[in-house]
Amino acid sequence: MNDIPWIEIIVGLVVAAGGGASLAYLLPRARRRSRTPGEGGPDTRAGSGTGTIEAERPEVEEAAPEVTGPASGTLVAEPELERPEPVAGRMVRLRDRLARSGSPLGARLLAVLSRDSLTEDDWDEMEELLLLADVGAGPTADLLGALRTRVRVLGVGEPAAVRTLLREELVKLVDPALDRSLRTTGPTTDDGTPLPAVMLVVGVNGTGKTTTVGKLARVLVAEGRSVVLGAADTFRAAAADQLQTWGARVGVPTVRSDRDGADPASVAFEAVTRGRDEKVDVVLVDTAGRLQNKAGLMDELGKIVRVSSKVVAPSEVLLVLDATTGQNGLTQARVFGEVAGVTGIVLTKLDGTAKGGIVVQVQRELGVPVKLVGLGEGPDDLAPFDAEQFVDGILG
Ligand SMILES: Nc1nc2c(ncn2[C@@H]2O[C@H](COP(=O)(O)OP(=O)(O)OP(=O)(O)O)[C@@H](O)[C@H]2O)c(=O)[nH]1
Repeated sequence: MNDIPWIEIIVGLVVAAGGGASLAYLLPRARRRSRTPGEGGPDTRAGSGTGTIEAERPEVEEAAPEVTGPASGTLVAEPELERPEPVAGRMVRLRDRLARSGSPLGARLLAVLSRDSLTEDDWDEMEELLLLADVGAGPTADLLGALRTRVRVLGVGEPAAVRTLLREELVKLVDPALDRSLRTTGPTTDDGTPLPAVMLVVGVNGTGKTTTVGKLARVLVAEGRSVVLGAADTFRAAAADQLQTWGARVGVPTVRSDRDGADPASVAFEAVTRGRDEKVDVVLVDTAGRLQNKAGLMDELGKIVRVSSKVVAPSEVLLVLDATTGQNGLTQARVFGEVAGVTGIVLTKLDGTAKGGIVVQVQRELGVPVKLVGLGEGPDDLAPFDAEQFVDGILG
């Protein structure tokens, strides 16, 4: 013992004190969170809960989700950020794609309507075409009824005039009067402090949720909004990486867990908390795909909504529907609507199907408007839905 030089003991004490300091950085998350929002640099590790949502928090102590992206403060050279395409005019750019995918409906309807005098067989053929495009029995009957009357009353025969009538009736069916604006402005607290608009993105597996969140982040960045992403899809291992890559391309940070299978409500909570604390405009939360008939998973979704709402109530719950799945989308929309309070539909993969008629059915049966459409896999292939342009697209 006497052989230990005093200088080594002193050095040892100094090193231990240094180690204590770095541990202090890792441990008392609650204390670090009490920092005034906006003070100093952004907190690169979102902390755990504030203690106000104990009943909803996972019983097991969760590791705090990580925050990645440009706000992390690491000394990594920033990749050059992409400049997303402006939102205005996107649907026009993508209309050709819609025309190509929807042409069987538009072109064939027009072909029938251009016949010299329309027989009962012609009307039956049109009914079949509309049903095949998933317009649904009720809306199809309404459209054909109105069209028949107008063709007869007006004595319309020439193709251009018939096309105009068909266009008008289709637009009516898709309902241009619906409010399709995205609520990108959040609520305010009682003292008038603005809170972020929280958008949750939900739906069954593989419909394009993560891609949509990524594309939507670009839309918001293009409009000058600040955004935080929340990777609450903790079920699919690659989903958080996928989301983070989307965000990094446009300089948007991602809150994620470093552990697969972490409680998604916890990640959503942290993302919304970070968005609030850093006063960002919009928090976009991606959730795992889930079948609407799996009660446990739907309960989990309900919990994500409730837990996020403890910080800021969602401004939008967007249901992502794959247009190619047609009628099945209707059942999904009903159940998700009940569990998560869906406020808008994103219809993806419209570039790959002639079944765009589901737009009409979903809106009519659920009273929820289609707000966005996905028309390709490209980063800017997401457009605000516009009834007239949509109809022009399918009429070619
Ligand atoms: N053609 C086309 N493909 C799309 C569109 N939107 C998404 N996709 C593709 O659909 C596939 C699934 O997309 P994801 O975003 O991973 O789907 P997800 O819903 O997050 O999947 P889960 O998390 O497994 O439920 C990917 O290959 C996307 O590129 C679209 O509008 N058009």
